[in-house]
Amino acid sequence: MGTALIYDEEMTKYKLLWVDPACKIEVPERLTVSYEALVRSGLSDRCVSIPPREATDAEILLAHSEEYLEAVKKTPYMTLEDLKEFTLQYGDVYFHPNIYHCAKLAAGSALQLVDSVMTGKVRNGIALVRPPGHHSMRSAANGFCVFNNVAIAAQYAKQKHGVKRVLIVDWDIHHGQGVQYCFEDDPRFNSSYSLRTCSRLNRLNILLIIFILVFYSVLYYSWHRYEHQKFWPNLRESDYDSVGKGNGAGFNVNVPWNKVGMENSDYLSIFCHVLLPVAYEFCPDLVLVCAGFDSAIGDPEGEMCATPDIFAHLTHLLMNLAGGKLCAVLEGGYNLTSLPQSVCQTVQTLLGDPLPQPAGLRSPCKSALESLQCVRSAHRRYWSFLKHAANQPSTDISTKRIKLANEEEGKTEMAVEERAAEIKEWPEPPERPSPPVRCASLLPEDVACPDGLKLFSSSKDLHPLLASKLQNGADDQDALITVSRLYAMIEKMLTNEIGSGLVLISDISAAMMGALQDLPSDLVDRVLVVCVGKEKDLNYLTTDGKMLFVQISDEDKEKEKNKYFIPVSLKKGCSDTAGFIQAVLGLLLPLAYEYDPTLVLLVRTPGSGVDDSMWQQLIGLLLGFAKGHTLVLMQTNEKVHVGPTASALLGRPAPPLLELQTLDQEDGEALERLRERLQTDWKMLQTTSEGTE
Ligand SMILES: COCC(O)(O)CCCCCNCCCN
Ligand SMILES: [Zn+2]
Repeated sequence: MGTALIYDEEMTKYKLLWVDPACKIEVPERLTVSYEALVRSGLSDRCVSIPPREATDAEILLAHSEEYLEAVKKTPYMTLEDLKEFTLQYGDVYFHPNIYHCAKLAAGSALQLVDSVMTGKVRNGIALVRPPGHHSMRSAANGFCVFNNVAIAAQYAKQKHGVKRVLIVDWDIHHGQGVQYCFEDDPRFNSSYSLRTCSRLNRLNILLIIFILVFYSVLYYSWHRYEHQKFWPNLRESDYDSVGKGNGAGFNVNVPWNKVGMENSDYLSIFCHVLLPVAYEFCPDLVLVCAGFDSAIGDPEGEMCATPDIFAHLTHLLMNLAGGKLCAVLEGGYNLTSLPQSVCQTVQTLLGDPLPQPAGLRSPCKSALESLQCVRSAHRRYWSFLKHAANQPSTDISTKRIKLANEEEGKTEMAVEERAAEIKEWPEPPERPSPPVRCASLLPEDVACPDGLKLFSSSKDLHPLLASKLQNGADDQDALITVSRLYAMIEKMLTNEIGSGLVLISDISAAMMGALQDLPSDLVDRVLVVCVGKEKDLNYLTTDGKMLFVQISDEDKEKEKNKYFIPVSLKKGCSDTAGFIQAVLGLLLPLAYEYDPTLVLLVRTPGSGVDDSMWQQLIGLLLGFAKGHTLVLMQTNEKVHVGPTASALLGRPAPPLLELQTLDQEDGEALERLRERLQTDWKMLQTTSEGTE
């Protein structure tokens, strides 16, 4: 299934007709440079082009009042003076004779995208639209926005396609207060709130009973430049303690950035420790992205330092939710270099291309950790994955908000031009070539090669690196042959002739022993080994950093831990999806980002008990590392799992995890202790600002 691209140059045909410093950055070129970059890079040809349409009145009224719509309808016939007059009643927005038409096209584009994804015409897609939407409110235009494209799309998805749970991820650098207001008391069904506290299993029973009533909800997640309420739109309700109202409590997640200059590490750390745990527990049927790229480096509004390739990772991390149903709708983005670069990175990921290695991650900054800690503690009571989050930081940042806001009254904001002068340089995003063979397999003769995989034919003779072993009379021959073929496959991965690999072997321990035993350093320099299930002898572990070994099983290895050997034990083992996903999101992902492996070796030992959808989620997430070079090792007697494994390795989205129980108390505490112990060595595991300089 493909990726939809919705764009029409009609939406470039309105602009600011008078002088207004606050609005001058919102220019038609934003759309043209983005679309032209997609054309130039060949990405637009790989997408399914879907035409926009005008949203109807009824659709606009899903999120706006009649009187507001009637007022906007009059703008095409206004004189310049009337348009100026009309604009004055709103904030930081401008009208134009053609903006009503464009606003209907922008909202209609989002609806076309939802239809294309929900009917299975495409897997995912992006709509490049103007005017943007996330600031517009029920009866007011605001922040360059006229109709709330994404809010309308969420309501539309629920009403027309019966979608129950919509996740809205807003990575624009401004708070989409319009979206928050629209859904903050959602779900509107009164006992949905209590449903969340009991375990999902009996939740299913209760749901069956009330299934006639529409249980639906929208979870709105937004990060935004805030600077303790000093930054536009300067709203008290943009802070982390706005968690939603009444039954909507927990369904509104605000992450304030109280400093500028946030980097890739800050963004990824928030995704791993806040958004993803909540998103996986929420288990959405559809993901809508308020894709604003003013959160990228170079943007005069955001003044952040995250590079365009980060949007490849942010997009990827959302693509295994909701069975891959993801609709991205353009919001902001004002630097005409980083905007198109970021759009291309996003589209290339939606198309399934390999991800770039996350460049130079380091510790999240103190301010980001403060925000992280505040958000997690504010939502601790609503989400079982955040239950073990620490308390508010001692330096409660809300007091800063009040003090600075008072100081701010006098000060005027620097003009956007002045700020733009401080923009940094950044490298072109790296090429992301697709390997000729997406996934290769080494299977025993009696196992059929799954469609889409290519049988790996390696030369029969021994890999030169192993020839030495042969001389000193190594043990059984065929183990050596197997390892030799593994090395050959690994070499083809590192030259990008092969993307990922699937290998079935009779004895997994022997193969691991052979393959990992003093893995030749000139073959690969950083291997992330993820072992699902128990593995008896691990004496090939190294402590020199060449290998990071993370094991998830039901074994409790109190002793052998060190920086590069991280055993995670779950009482009920890998069959406990809640514990498993918590270990993956809160531990494995941050570790993998910081370690930045050149190869991922995923080993499934017999009897691990991991279920196929969880296994596919894990593979999907791991493909985000090492440019997609993940090698899966499984035992031949588990060949029944070859199909789902191959599907995930080919980049097909994993089915949603439905039966997430609540996280086991003891496991949760053990994971938290492990994370606290490791965070001195691994900075991406930090979730509090305590102890940082
Ligand atoms: C959905 O619109 C995309 C956006 O969030 O980027 C809009 C930002 C409006 C920024 C308005 N700056 C006013 C500065 C001084 N008063
Ligand atoms: Zn913005």
